Amino acid sequence: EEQEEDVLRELRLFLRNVTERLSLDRRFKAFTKPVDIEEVPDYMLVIRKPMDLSTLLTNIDEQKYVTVGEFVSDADLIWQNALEYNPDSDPMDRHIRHRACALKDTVRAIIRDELDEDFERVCEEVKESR
Ligand SMILES: CC(=O)c1csc(NC(=O)C2C[NH2+]C2)n1
Repeated sequence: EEQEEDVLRELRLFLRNVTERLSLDRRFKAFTKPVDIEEVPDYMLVIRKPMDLSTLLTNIDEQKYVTVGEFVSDADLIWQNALEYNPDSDPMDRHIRHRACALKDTVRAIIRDELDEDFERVCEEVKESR
């Protein structure tokens, strides 16, 4: 009903704000757009579920997320994929792994600091009721 739409609207506003802040952070530039298959042809062979910050925004607008937990699961794909695709000791791999770890910690810190647990509980209840 109406109250449920109010909660999901507020969820989308929160998730867009988080995603936009991540997209503006220069450390996360490599994570802002889908990996370009022309530039990185083997990426799709290695990474089964690609994800990036622009796709998170599209998913938010398409109302894919009913809870913050669902959003965090997709956001986690971004840094998990980067760690998987860049396992080597060469400086480029280490550099992107460092940024992937910074993304992981930044997402968790924002959620811990800014998400009211009562609000997430209401979102979970909306999800269960569907
Ligand atoms: C988004 C992402 O994880 C990504 C984009 S390029 C890349 N890695 C490289 O280009 C090479 C450095 N060793 C492979 N990783």
